[in-house]
Amino acid sequence: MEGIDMQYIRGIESYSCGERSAVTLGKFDGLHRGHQKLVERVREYAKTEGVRSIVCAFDMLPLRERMHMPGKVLMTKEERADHLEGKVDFLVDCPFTEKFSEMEAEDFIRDILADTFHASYVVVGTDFHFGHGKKGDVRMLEKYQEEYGYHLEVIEKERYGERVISSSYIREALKEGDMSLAETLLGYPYSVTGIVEHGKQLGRTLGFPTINVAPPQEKLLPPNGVYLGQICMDGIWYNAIGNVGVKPTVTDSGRMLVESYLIGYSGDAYGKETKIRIRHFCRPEKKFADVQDMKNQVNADIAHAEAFFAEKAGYPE
Ligand SMILES: Cc1cc2nc3c(=O)[nH]c(=O)nc-3n(C[C@H](O)[C@H](O)[C@H](O)COP(=O)(O)O)c2cc1C
Ligand SMILES: Nc1ncnc2c1ncn2[C@@H]1O[C@H](COP(=O)(O)OP(=O)(O)OP(=O)(O)O)[C@@H](O)[C@H]1O
Repeated sequence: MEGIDMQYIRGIESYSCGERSAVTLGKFDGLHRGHQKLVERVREYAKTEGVRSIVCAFDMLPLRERMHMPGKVLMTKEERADHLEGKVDFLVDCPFTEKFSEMEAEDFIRDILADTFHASYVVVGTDFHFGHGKKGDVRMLEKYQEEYGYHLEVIEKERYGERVISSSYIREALKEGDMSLAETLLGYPYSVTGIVEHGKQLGRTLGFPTINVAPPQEKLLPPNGVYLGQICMDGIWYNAIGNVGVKPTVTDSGRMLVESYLIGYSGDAYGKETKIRIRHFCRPEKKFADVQDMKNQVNADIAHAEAFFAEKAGYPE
């Protein structure tokens, strides 16, 4: 972990640091390669100008709940905090409440950027919008620079080929099961974090012990299916093959689990927190006619994974 001890703050009203800052703002779902450019700039300002670095992340969940549009996220709040730990001074998590959504853009600049964050530097992408009715934009931010004593830096949108990188683009890639594209756009492998729980322990009797992890309810997952990836257990990364889905052959509970077979692992994982990188789609999840059919297929899946990883020694660091 890098040097800075990041403070996580829930709600802008709880922010009370009186020092000058460099701040970047947005939803930051996924902290993709475009977002990372902005974070890098506030880090640089912090280093060269001696100000505090702030990522202010709008949490859209309250809005989605109000509109009865639940939706899923690329990144939980904990994952976002994890990614930024050691990198910035403050992660301010800002729930998009009704009151907040009604705030006029000019008031946001005065009350939040100037009076709360004491911003000396504001870093946003070209299409950043804010304030009631999304009336605030980079032109407005530019206009108020002198009055409120900050310098605005507008970052060109990072692209992949012809297309601008965005959280929506990554959601599309995930929905297609295109893990390699999602990884390219994010700049890191798509992952799920959770606690290892007890399964039916059938895997062990079938000859392939597995670990079961329930993904966070709000986390967006790729289509149900079998994926190659890696799992971090006790600080060590293991190559793995796993099923994202509901195991229709053995249960009709409909409960989503990420169930994985770790190559070369034989410890007791129950109750441990683990991180699972989902990196390559192999096949869709299937309801087999019986458990023996499924066992044959899973054994073939595992053989495929072992051959794949043996060929790509060290894949993918
Ligand atoms: C690589 C792999 C692929 C799997 N594919 C499927 C599948 O296509 N359909 C299915 O119903 N279950 C699938 N499973 C889940 C099995 O049903 C499960 O491993 C077995 O029932 C043991 O479950 P337990 O951990 O609850 O004992 C797969 C598991 C693994 C590790
Ligand atoms: N590709 C990019 N390159 C540089 N900056 C970006 C890029 N995408 C977003 N930003 C900037 O990062 C901040 C946060 O963006 P935000 O997460 O709100 O949008 P997004 O990634 O485009 O997601 P969505 O698809 O949900 O709109 C904003 O200032 C935005 O302009």
